Amino acid sequence: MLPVFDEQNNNVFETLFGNTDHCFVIVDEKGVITYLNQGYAGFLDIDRKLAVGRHVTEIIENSRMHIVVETGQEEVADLQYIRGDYMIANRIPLWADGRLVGALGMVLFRDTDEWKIMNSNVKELLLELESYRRKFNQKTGAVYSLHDIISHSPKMMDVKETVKKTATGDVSVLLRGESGTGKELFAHSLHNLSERSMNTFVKVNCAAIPEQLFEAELFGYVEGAFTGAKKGGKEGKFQLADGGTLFLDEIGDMPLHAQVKILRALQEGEVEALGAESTQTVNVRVVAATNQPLEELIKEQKFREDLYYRINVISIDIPPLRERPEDIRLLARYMLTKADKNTGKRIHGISEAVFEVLEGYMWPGNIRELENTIESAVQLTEGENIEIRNIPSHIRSSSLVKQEDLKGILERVEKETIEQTLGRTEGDKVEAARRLGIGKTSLYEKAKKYGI
Ligand SMILES: Nc1ncnc2c1ncn2[C@@H]1O[C@H](COP(=O)(O)OP(=O)(O)OP(=O)(O)O)[C@@H](O)[C@H]1O
Repeated sequence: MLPVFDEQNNNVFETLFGNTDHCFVIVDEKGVITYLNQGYAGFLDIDRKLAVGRHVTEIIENSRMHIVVETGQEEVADLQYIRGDYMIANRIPLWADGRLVGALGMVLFRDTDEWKIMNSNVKELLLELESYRRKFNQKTGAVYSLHDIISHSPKMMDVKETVKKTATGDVSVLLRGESGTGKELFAHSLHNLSERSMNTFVKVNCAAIPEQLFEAELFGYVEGAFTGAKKGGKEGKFQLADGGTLFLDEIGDMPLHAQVKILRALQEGEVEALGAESTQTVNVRVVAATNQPLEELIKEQKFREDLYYRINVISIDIPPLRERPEDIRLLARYMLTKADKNTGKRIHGISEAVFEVLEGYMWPGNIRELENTIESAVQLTEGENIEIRNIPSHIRSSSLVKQEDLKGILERVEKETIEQTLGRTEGDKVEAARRLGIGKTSLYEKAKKYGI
């Protein structure tokens, strides 16, 4: 007998598994039981002395332990029907000196009630955790993390990896990508993965602030700084983001005079509120985003080169949706579930024809446009699935549907036209061919092909 199953080892197994309600069994390389703990014997309602030395299939209903000793493949959390219910078991092959000598089986949950309880406990905990996470994130301002960025494209996986690598540390990051590609989601993720995640994430949409208000928005002002200034003054975005992250969205739209001030604030770590007599020290990390080519703006003298180098320490390019068509189905399904939740409707699926049209479209508005398309389709759909008629006509007409579909469309139109013409000529094929401008033989061939 191999040493693993000798008397001495069985004593060790007994010390390990003897005094527990959990179920353990060990079989040798032929699937014969060498050890079964009392917990398992109690569950099976048998005398364990009688089990040892018997083939596992004679003792444990639907066991696969004898298969594991043949395949050497571990089976984790496998469902096994036993005693009128499903239990969940792990089966682990045992190796000695490179040889498969047996297997260890353990029951994780003895019946569905046990794992349902466990499952609902876990679910409840996860929901609670999620609600805390949301509340916390809403407080800090960064709601999204990398797992909210839905994608299985290799290009996006690379982007996610870069974000993970650059999140820690204080270097400035410039997110580049077309509108709607998810730059803001990545900015949130960078913050949430950084050491600054306990502090605030403050977004500044540079395109939305009127030029004359820029400084007041970014650096704040003191009471009486200008006519119309609020009583008590106002904190600027820089001060609000102290210790956290300042997200400068659409940075290409920032006016030049504000660029000078921002650069100073970043270089010196100091800001001066409008009307203030002294400066304040701030510690912010800047994440900027743009959908404009900043290099061109520099040439046109609309963007300062020194600021460009200051914010562009690490540059991350987010690919447009048309460069990752493999994401379209995944995102469309995700957006459908989201839209169902928001609207309270229960649209189950998206027809294959719709998927093909979506995949053939260029998506200039990227994921935002896809999201809007699915949302409006959900509103319009009356059946269970989103159909082609629920998709806006400009998307249908500019989608480059696949070649076979085009062929199919042409054939359908050809068949319908021949049928209609034959209807008008009361079945006279010669006359129909003449009206259609094709030869008689060609018409006969087509009629045969379409079964007319
Ligand atoms: N990979 C993704 N998974 C899920 N939702 C996404 C993804 N990418 C973008 N979205 C969604 O698409 C919309 C646009 O994303 P976001 O605002 O981050 O884009 P953006 O690049 O910052 O756009 P803009 O340049 O116009 O500000 C949002 O509703 C966002 O939740």
